[in-house]
Amino acid sequence: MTTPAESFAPRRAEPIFARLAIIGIGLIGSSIAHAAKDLNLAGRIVLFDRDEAVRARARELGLGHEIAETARDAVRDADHIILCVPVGACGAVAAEIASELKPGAIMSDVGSVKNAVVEAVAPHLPEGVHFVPAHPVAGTENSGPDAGFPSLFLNRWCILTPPEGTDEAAIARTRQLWEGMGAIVEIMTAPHHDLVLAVTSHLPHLIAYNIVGTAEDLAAVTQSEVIKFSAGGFRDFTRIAASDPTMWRDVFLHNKDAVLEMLGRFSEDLSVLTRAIRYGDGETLHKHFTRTRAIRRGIVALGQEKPETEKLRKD
Ligand SMILES: NC(=O)c1ccc[n+]([C@@H]2O[C@H](COP(=O)([O-])OP(=O)(O)OC[C@H]3O[C@@H](n4cnc5c(N)ncnc54)[C@H](O)[C@@H]3O)[C@@H](O)[C@H]2O)c1
Ligand SMILES: O=C(O)C(=O)C[C@]1(C(=O)O)C=C[C@@H](O)C=C1
Repeated sequence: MTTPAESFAPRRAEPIFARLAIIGIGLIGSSIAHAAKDLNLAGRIVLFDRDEAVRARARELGLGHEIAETARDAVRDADHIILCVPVGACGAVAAEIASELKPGAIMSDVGSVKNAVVEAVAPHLPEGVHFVPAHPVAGTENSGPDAGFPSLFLNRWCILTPPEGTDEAAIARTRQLWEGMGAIVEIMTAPHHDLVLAVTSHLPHLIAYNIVGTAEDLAAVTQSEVIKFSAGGFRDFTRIAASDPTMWRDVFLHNKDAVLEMLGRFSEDLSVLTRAIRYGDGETLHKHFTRTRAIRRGIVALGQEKPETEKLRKD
């Protein structure tokens, strides 16, 4: 059981959108469906997923008001459309649904990478359709329609990256939707988003995937003791490394330049620490660890270390 959204956010008397379409019913799509329905953010919520088993499960779970049989049926007459599919699938879905989008509709997405999504989606959008890309910086290592819960976005950032010249009213209504789900909205350009997220989200995932793989490769040497004694730091890495393979393959393929730039810097900094260990330079190590401890404490003081969402989920 998840905590109903009404326990942490007010239910609206009037919905923001008459018809909301969600394409892709995984962790993010189903979380939006839960929150938007509980809080009356949309009069009618229609969902679609290309996987028939996912559509069947979404019906069983009672997600939204309707599960459509095609993406085109789902978006017909929608005021707000959110693509909740892997980043690499956004362009193809946009091409598929474009002819059904009505003038004045707002097209959005939740992709973890923004520039590539803007470039893949924008060319397909008909005149009169507004484009307001979004990225809720909130998630878990789980995927699929059962993984969603309504408080996922509570007190978490949602970054909007509207292309220059985007209709201000469309941006304001998209902001309203995310704020309605409890998120804190920030606006920035897509390239800036990709650079920032490369270091705060994408690189940590790559490191986790790598360290867990290395430990597994060493399993023969350590007689599986890495797994047996994985109570602390390593266990945290295994959670991150359990994240969806398709989603993360697409993130790295579509934010290549920013990730490679950050990986280069990371390797240089790692060389400094490697050198300090090799030459017994305790001062360098101590100074570095003191600085990073202060960073963690700053994040905790700001209340941004996975706050209420985790607690609410366990209810
Ligand atoms: N998981 C996270 O932590 C997180 C957080 C923020 C944003 N995101 C972004 O949200 C998006 C969705 O991630 P998720 O975690 O919900 O993934 P998920 O794997 O839980 O769900 C994705 C769903 O999309 C469906 N799908 C794939 N291609 C499709 C297509 N062409 N048409 C229709 N449906 C299609 C899949 O069948 C699946 O059910 C990704 O772009 C990801 O980058 C994820
Ligand atoms: O908490 C987690 O499991 C996450 O990895 C969530 C996380 C993140 O890196 O913070 C992962 C990818 C998204 O694009 C946004 C959020």
